[in-house]
Amino acid sequence: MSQIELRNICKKFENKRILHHVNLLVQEGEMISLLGPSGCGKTTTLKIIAGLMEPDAGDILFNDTSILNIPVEKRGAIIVFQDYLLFPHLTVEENIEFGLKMAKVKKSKRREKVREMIDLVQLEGHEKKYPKELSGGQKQRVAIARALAIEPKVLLLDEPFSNLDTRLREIMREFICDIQRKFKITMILVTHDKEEALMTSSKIAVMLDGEIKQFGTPKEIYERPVSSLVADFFGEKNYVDGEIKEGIFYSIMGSFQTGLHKNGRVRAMIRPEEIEITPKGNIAGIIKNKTYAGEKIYYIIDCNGKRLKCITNGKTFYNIGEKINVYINFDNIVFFER
Ligand SMILES: Nc1ncnc2c1ncn2[C@@H]1O[C@H](COP(=O)(O)OP(=O)(O)OP(=O)(O)O)[C@@H](O)[C@H]1O
Repeated sequence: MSQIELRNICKKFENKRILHHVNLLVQEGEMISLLGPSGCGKTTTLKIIAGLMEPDAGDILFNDTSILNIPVEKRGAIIVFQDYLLFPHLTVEENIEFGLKMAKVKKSKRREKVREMIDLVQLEGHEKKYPKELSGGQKQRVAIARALAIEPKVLLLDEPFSNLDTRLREIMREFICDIQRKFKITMILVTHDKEEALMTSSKIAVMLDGEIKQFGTPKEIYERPVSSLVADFFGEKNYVDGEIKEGIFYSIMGSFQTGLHKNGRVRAMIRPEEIEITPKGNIAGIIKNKTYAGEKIYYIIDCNGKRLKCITNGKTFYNIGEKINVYINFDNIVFFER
């Protein structure tokens, strides 16, 4: 297993900047997510780590040793792609055996390893089938078995769950986390699904527009995003501009004690679920819109001219036009400097 370090990786395609000074440190045996919207450079980063693409600048180190000049087959980093890329003319066991054959592993050893992998990914009885005879989840397990068979130092998963339905996604997500824990393999999971990243990884690197904007634990990223760009990636937010003077936040909605000791112009980030409709609220408002979604209700509330999105559990109903009070605990609110 390897620690992976990316140092100032840059990449351009046709003069368009794709990766811009990407720095990342993944500890040995850790599973992290590279999270970002489509086209932000995630797959390019994986390909550069695996050696399928050259960076224009920067370095990649496995256990403190540069691997830039090490050819793909010797790096020990394997990518499992979104569409699995199984060989259609090979059976399940031949697909799994493929890398071992390439590495000239002896036949008896290959057989043993294939058996072990089939057991691991629970594909007993499917050994002689061809990829077209398998379900999406089974194909994915073959792809993972094929990758693990050659005992890579680093496993790179590119949107591994995106072709699976919701139920299978959950099963495969757990399966991959189990494998990661069992083999303590260093893994990078590329995803654009924030929940997937929050649920599976010890750390998340949020990539936007070819740059890593924040790298931290799921809790840090969710609760303390470094910018509104990162915060927006984790769902809808309310932003309220104002100023903090001696701990008090002054805004269009009123003035509120914050417990902060800085002064200056700020932008408060208020999550819809942090707004509570209650008679004991500290801000008066009027319900402007309401969307019923079963166990949740989404409201738009006007508070002194500022419209706030609010999510409640579906237990209490308010009508459009109704005057209410909302409570926001400004001690727990994230403030960005402006
Ligand atoms: N070989 C290439 N030649 C030219 N442009 C490329 C090449 N590979 C990728 N790109 C461009 O680089 C950008 C980043 O692509 P990349 O596949 O890394 O994004 P991504 O974050 O993985 O996106 P997705 O989630 O949609 O797979 C895109 O604009 C893409 O069109």
